[in-house]
Amino acid sequence: MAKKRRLSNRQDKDKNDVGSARKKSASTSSRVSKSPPLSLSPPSKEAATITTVKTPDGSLKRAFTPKSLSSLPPTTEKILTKPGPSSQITGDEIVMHHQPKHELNITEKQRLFLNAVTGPRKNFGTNHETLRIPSFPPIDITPKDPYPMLPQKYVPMIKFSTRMVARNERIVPKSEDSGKTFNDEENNHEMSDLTPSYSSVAVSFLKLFCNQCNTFDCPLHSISSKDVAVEAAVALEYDKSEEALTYTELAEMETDSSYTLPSPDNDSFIEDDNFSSNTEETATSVEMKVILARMKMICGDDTQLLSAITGGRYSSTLATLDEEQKDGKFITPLAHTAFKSEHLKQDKLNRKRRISKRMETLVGMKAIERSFFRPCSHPDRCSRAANCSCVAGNLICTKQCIWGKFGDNLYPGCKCPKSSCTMEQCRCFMANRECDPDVCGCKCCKNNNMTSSKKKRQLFISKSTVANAGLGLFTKSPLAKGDFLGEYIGEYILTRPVNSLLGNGEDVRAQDKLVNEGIPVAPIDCIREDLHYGSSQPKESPYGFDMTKDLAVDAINIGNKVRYINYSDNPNVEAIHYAVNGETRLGIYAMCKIPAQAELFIDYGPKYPYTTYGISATKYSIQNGGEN
Ligand SMILES: C[S@@+](CC[C@H](N)C(=O)[O-])C[C@H]1O[C@@H](n2cnc3c(N)ncnc32)[C@H](O)[C@@H]1O
Repeated sequence: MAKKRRLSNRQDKDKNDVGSARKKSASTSSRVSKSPPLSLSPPSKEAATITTVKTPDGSLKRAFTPKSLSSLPPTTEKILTKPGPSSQITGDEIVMHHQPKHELNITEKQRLFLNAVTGPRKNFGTNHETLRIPSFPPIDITPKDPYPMLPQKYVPMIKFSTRMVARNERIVPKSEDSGKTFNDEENNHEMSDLTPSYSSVAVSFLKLFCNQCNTFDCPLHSISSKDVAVEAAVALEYDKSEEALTYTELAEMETDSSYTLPSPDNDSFIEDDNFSSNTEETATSVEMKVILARMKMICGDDTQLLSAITGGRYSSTLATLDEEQKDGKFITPLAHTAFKSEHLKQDKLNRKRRISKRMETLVGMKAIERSFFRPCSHPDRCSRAANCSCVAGNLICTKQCIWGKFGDNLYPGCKCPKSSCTMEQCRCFMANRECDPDVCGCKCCKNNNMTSSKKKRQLFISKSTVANAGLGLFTKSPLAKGDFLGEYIGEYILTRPVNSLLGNGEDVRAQDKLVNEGIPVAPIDCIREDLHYGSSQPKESPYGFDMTKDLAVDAINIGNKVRYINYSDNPNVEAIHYAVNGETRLGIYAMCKIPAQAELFIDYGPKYPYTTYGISATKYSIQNGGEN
C-alpha cells in the first residue's frame, strides 16, 4: 500500500512537472503568439535543458533549450536560424528568450519602427521576440547596371514608345552600319536588341515633364531642359547656400548708382572672385561654431583628425577659431553671437548690389526683344561662363530655373504696399511683368490679370459696325482706361529656326538631341513650325501677333472672343505684352473710357494695309514679322 502510494506520489509529481512545464510553455507562448503549439508533449530531458529566464515583468520563468535540432518536433515552416541560447519551439515559431542583459538591445525608436512595420504583437525590443521566417527562393540582387533592364513584361511598351519616334522618322539608329531602322517593319522582331534601358526611359520621362506648366507632354515648351544630374548637384548646393538671398530680401534691394552696369556681353557679368561659389563651407550658425570650437579643443592641433571629422569642410571657420583661441578668447555661445564676420556681410551686400544692377538692365527690356524662354539648367551658378541660357538670351531667371531662388540672375519681384502694384512705383508693373505671389512680397496685388481667376469683362460678338469686316467684338458694360479685357490666345508659332531657342549656340534641337542619343521621345511637336520654320516664304495670318523674337501667337484656328477685335487706325483697345512667370503673354487693355455696347478696335500695326474683307492666310503678315 505504502509502495503503491509512493508510486502514485511519484506519478503525481511527474504529472505536476509535465503540467507545470506545459502551463509555463502555454503562458509564454500565448504572450507572443496565438498559434497553438504543435507538439503535444514536451521534449524529453535528454533532448532539451530547462533554463530560467526573466520576463519583462521581472518574474522568473523556465523554458526549454533543445540540445539538437533533430530532436525537435516538426515545424510547419522552414527555420533558417539556429535557436538562441534560450529559445522555445512552439509550432511554426521560435520563441526567443533573451537574457536580461540583452533586454534593451535596440533603441526605443527602432522598436517603435519595427512594431509599426511588423505589427505590435511581435514585441520587438523586449526579451521576447517571435521569429517567423518564411522560406524564399534565393534572389540575385547583384547589380549589372546602376539601372537594371526593365523586366520582359514591359518590353512591348518600350517598343511602342520607340515606334512613336519612328513615326516621326527622325530617329537614327545608334549603329549606322547595322542597317536597321525603326521604320523597318521586318526588323520589328529585332526591336528588343534596341530596347532602351530603364535609365534612358526614366530620363526621357523626366525630360517630358514641363516645369513651366507642371504637366507632362506639354505642347508649348517641348522637352524640359532640366538635367537630372545637374538638379541633384544644385540641390546639394542649396544646402550649402546659407547666405542665399530670399525673395523678400531681394525685393528689398536698393540700387547703387556707383555700380557699373553689367551685361552678359561684357566681362563684368562673369563671376568675379567675390561672388564665385565656394565649395568650402563657412559655419554661420552659432551652434555650428560652438561645435567646431569644441572639436578643436578635443582634437588640438591634429588637423587630420579634424578634417576627417568635418569631411574637410569648415576649414576656414576652424582657422578663424584658431585665431580666436590664440587671442585668448574663450569660445562660448555668447562669444559666437558676435561672430557674424564683416566679410560675410560684405559678400551678401555685394551680391544684392550686383543683382540689383542687373535688374535695371534686364527688367526694362521689351517683351518683343526677348527670346523664347526656357528655364536654365546648369551645375554652376548663373553666368555666361556657366552656359546659363537665361544670361545668354538676355533673360532674367525665374523660379523654375534650376537655381531657383538661389540664382544670381533671378528676378527679385516687388514688395509694394497694399494694392499699389498698378502704379509706377511697382517694378513689376513698370516692367510689364505680372506679380507672382511666390516671388513678390506685395499685398492685395492687382497686377495679375492673366494668372488670376477674377471676373473678366463681359464681351459679346456681333456683326461689326464696319462694312464688310465680318464679325466684331463689343463690350456689354462701360470700360475704364487700363481695364483688362482678356488674353489673346491661339496656337504658338516659331518665327525663326528653333536652334535659337537653346540659347547656348547649339545647332541641334534639344528634342532631336535626345532622339540621336537613342532616348525615346514621344512626338510632342505641337508648335506650328510648319507655318514659318524652314519655309523660304513665311506664311502669314491675319490673326497673328508676335510674342517674342522667336514666337508668335495665331488665333486663326484656336482662340477666344478677343480674336474678333477688328482693325481701326483710331483704336480704343491695345495689346500689351506681359511677362508672366518667365513667359510672354499678350493681354488686351482699354486705352480710354469706352461706353457700353461699343465695338472694340485695335491697331494691327503699320504692316497691315487694309483693303476689303476676305481672309486669306497669306494676305497679312504677322505683326513686325519674324527674321524672314
Ligand atoms: C483678327 S480678324 C477679326 C475678326 C474678323 N472680323 C472675323 O469675323 O473673324 C481680322 C480680320 O478681320 C477683318 N477685318 C478686321 N478689321 C477690319 C476692318 N476695319 N475693315 C474690314 N475688315 C476688317 C479682316 O479680314 C481681317 O483679316
